[in-house]
Amino acid sequence: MAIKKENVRNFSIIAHIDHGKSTLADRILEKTKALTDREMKEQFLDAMDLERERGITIKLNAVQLKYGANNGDDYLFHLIDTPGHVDFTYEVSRSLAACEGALLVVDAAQGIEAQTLANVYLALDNDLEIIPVINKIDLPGADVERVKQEIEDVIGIDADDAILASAKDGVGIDEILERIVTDIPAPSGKSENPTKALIFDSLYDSYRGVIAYICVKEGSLKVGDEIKMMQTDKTFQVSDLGVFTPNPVSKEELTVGDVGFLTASIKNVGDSRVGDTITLAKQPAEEPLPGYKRLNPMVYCGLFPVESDNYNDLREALERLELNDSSLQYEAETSQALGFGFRCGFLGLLHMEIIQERIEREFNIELITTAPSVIYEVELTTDEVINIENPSLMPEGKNVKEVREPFVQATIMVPSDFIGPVMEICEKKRGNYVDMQYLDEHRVNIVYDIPLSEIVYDFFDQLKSQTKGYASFDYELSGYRASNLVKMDILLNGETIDALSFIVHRDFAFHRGKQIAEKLKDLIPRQQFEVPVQATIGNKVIARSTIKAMRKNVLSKCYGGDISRKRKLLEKQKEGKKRMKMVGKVEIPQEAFMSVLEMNDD
Ligand SMILES: Nc1nc2c(ncn2[C@@H]2O[C@H](COP(=O)(O)OP(=O)(O)OP(=O)(O)O)[C@@H](O)[C@H]2O)c(=O)[nH]1
Repeated sequence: MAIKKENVRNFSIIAHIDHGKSTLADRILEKTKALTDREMKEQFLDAMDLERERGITIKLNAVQLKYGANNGDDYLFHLIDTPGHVDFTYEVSRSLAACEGALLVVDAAQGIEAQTLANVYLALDNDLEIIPVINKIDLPGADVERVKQEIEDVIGIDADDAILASAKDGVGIDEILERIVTDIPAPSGKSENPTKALIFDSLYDSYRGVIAYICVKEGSLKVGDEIKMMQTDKTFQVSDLGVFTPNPVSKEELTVGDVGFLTASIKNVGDSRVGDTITLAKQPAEEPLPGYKRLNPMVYCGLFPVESDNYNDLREALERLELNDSSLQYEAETSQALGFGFRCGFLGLLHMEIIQERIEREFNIELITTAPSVIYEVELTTDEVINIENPSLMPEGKNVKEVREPFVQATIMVPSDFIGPVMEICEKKRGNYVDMQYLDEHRVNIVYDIPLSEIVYDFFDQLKSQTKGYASFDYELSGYRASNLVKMDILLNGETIDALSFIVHRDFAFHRGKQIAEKLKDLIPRQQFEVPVQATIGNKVIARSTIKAMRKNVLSKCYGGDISRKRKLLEKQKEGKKRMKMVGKVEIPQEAFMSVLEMNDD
């Protein structure tokens, strides 16, 4: 039976990581009988292996559900999932743009966290109806009244009628389903208008090419239609349309309010960008849907194959991954130390780690990765402005008028006991205090302006450890500012190792130079000969250490006898070797390239 357009509800669940979004989504799927019991075993919405292992949601998904409401009518729900990490904010905002409403899930014991707030703002920007759900009321530490107050004070929405739920125990789920019906409006587009469909995610499938996840906002789409991507102007012919129930089911047509998928022999996700609007080539819409943004990488690093023979494999791996990820950027890079590789750009550190892991796992290529760096803006004495994403390419001081670096506005939410430690970390990381508000008598929201490069280095880890894990953190780019920055080079055995160069604030240079010289001394295994380590700025050596020559063979520790032990040790040694790179006469392990990330300023 066809369901009336006014009975369609498109919604998302927004929540801070771990507040129970996936569990709640499962309960909703269960109640609407979307899944068989076998399928229920796996949390359905988190599909990729990596996601499951890391317990986070990377890719969005959309599921169609049928719900028989208490008023006797049948409703069609589209539940659109959103990724839960700051690297993917833009994808979250586009998936929210596909909805008219959102369930705001807040953990009853934790209260509002930085990411909750960030996502609520995205939802409010998209004019969504927000239904607050206070989850985990079964926990002994649950404090519903406090959380309600927080929602009212901080977000400014009425929390009187917040739904009290326990996704774990299945409490409150019926009320949630009813409130979706009564509170969230139906999509407002018209099927007779020129077609506009929002792409809110797209992924690459080796058989079908790109699968675009779309929400039809105006008009309709049919199999065979000639479509046009409004941002790229490329045209394609629709080969398949459908919805997820949650298994994909093909349809001849998708119309206003429908959320589903489209394939059209699109070879590259770059041709179906998240946020773009699909229209019909014959009768194009005049204006695309608002909010399209091209994503630019924030963090760069070098990726080099451990075995130089794998260079072409690495290129192929990146080509394949790029098909699926239009925000991944790469270009060939040659390092004197590491040979041929690629300089790659990522949305953030998590994105970077995911790509590295996929290359190693799915393509079986062992990598040496260099420390991540942000993009610096360098104004030369000639007034030319250049972007530097590779520290080793920083021009010499005498040619530089000014170096500017990206700053972010960081929002940190934390129990008030930790205000001191949080401010101390922010100050140490060259942060400028912006604001502090009390969320209630026990919790505060602290805002700092901090250089992105300091966040890239171990900021979040420090924040977590100094606040016993209580701090939550979110940031957005706030612009470029001039800073007194210099390039530090590292010399091993008298040779500059370009892949170890990094950019540092002049005030910290001496201290970090000393730290890194010490650290490299410990990380780089002893060689047959003594290796001096030097940290330099320009021609000036600011720190040095020495890696002593090797004395003993590893096996000599085994005292003869136990052959299995000996084999194990040899295997371990081999294992350790894999992630080494011979640079000149010195073997450098992977960890050495990351050591700059562990610098601190104590
Ligand atoms: N006690 C209790 N635990 C819950 C409840 N809902 C979820 N949890 C648990 O909280 C943890 C996080 O739940 P998830 O559903 O994975 O959280 P999430 O928000 O989807 O997390 P991300 O996918 O990382 O964004 C899991 O261990 C759940 O079992 C609840 O109502 N009560």
